[in-house]
Amino acid sequence: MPDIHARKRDGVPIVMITAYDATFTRLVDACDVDIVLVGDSLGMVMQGRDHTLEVTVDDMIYHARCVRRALRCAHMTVDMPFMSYQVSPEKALENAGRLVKEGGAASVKLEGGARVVPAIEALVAAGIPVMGHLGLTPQSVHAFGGFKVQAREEAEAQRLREEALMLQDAGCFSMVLEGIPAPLATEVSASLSIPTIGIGAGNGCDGQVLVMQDLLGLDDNFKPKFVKRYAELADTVRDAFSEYAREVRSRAFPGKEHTFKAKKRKSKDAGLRPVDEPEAGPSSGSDEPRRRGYGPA
Ligand SMILES: Nc1nc(=O)c2c([nH]1)NC[C@@H]1CN(c3ccc(C(=O)N[C@@H](CCC(=O)O)C(=O)O)cc3)CN21
Ligand SMILES: CC(C)C(=O)C(=O)O
Ligand SMILES: [Mg+2]
Repeated sequence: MPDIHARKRDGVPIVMITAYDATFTRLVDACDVDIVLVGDSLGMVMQGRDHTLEVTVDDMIYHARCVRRALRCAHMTVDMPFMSYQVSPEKALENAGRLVKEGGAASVKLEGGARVVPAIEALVAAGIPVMGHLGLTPQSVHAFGGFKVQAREEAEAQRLREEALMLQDAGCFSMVLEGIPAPLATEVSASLSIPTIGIGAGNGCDGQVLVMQDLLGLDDNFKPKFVKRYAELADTVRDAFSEYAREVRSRAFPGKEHTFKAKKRKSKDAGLRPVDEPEAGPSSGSDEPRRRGYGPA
């Protein structure tokens, strides 16, 4: 956490990426990313829901543990899911404690301004670092009437400026600014001593975050304005699956190099088949369907 603070002082933007499993976390962790966020966006990306509201603390712990096991360098922040911190500061502390103890979180993130200040204070008092989250807070999707850019009107922008200061005063070590006009995000970032991490909030934040599947281009149907695709993996993955299916159907896969041999036989019929002949199936490189058979060659 102190290192993350130092980034703002030194003017080095903070890099945050979401992750939900061990395989991708290993890849992220090898790439000098500062923070891995186990986001409640997993409700959409992993669970296929339309929003994040049904994600549970147990879901968050499950994915946090998957990520934790693969993580060596980066700081791991875990989202507090909807209704795990709204009821009371006591409930919030209990649930944040589970994310730390069972999930291995180094810090937790929760959405909202003034109304979550008591919860943030309880967590910070217990030694749990808290990241705030303002603007297009996805857990308020129904209140917003969709995932819509927030604080475009001056009254709302003023409210956000005030709430950013409240979160800082409550002890947040950083905060996400999501889906707000860039000039507002830049201004808020300059007004705070803690770093802001933007998503759809322009280039004036102290860091950026993207959902991993978005930046990898894994979902053709999700292309909001704020996402930049650094790869088009959906195409690559589909090509690989299709090629695999073709090769299975043509018996080109598995080839000789993917196939196990039996141990050398000592019995007198050992000579019936050369020992380097595959035990079963066709050899590689042939597109021709081959006759099945396990008998002597
Ligand atoms: N894959 C993924 N990426 C995310 O960034 C993300 C999730 N899932 N799930 C949780 C929330 C939901 N988020 C979203 C989802 C959609 C828009 C969207 O369609 N935005 C419109 C702006 C609409 C408007 O203000 O008129 C856009 O074009 O950016 C934005 C944020 C961000 N989070
Ligand atoms: C997009 C980030 C900020 C998030 O909260 C999530 O992935 O759940
Ligand atoms: Mg989230």
